[in-house]
Amino acid sequence: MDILQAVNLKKYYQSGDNTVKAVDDVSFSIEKGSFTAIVGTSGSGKTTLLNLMGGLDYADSGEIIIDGHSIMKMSEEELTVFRRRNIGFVFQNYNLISIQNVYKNIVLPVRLDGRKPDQKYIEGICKELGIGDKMDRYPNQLSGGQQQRVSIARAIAAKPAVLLADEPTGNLDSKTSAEVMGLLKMTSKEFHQTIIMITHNEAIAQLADRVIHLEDGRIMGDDKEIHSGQSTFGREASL
Ligand SMILES: Nc1ncnc2c1ncn2[C@@H]1O[C@H](COP(=O)(O)OP(=O)(O)OP(=O)(O)O)[C@@H](O)[C@H]1O
Repeated sequence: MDILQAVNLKKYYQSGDNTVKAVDDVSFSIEKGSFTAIVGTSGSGKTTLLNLMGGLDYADSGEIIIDGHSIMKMSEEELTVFRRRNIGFVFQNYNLISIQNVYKNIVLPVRLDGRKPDQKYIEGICKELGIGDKMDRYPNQLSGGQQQRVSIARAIAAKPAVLLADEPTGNLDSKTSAEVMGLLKMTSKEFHQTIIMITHNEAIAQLADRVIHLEDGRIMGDDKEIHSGQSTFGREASL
């Protein structure tokens, strides 16, 4: 089942006399529970595409359909609520709240939505992510890798339809990057969490189940299920 579809997406920017085709007629479908990397060099359109998929920006034309809902037709208010309920974000710099402990950081999006945190589920994901004993710590008492684990837990605690990760290993060394990639992969398998990650790092991208190559705002390649069954940890040397 497809959880997200991009249909003929276009986003152009005007820069003086030039038109920059940041996203240029892009279409793809993402299967529920899959782990996809979108890889491309700087300026290839990754961030623009992520912002469109996450409902952070509107396309010039085309559609994004998430769990059957066409988000480009929503008003800003509708989109804010939809985003909170359906989309989780993981960023390169973690974006944790420094004056709140790990537990409060993790449950914040659920609480902001006026929902009660699912304690059992949250305990389960924190245990799997190896931060079960860190709930009372503050972000500055954790390593970068641990902070990224907390931000993954926060993103999936709200059980979003789609988790969007923006260069999630960008601030981490290669060993910790491989661990975080392993955890993202585990999260997609164990919790059937759909993950779409953008990265400029080809070796990191190859650890996902599917790799979409972006160049000048267009899809230039799409490798599905290339590494099924292969251990992610064994590949860290090449990162
Ligand atoms: N607000 C904007 N105004 C004008 N041009 C923009 C704007 N945002 C992005 N662009 C241009 O659109 C193209 C795609 O940018 P985008 O940030 O999506 O690429 P990217 O692949 O994420 O790059 P990076 O890896 O460096 O973050 C680039 O040529 C960029 O200069």
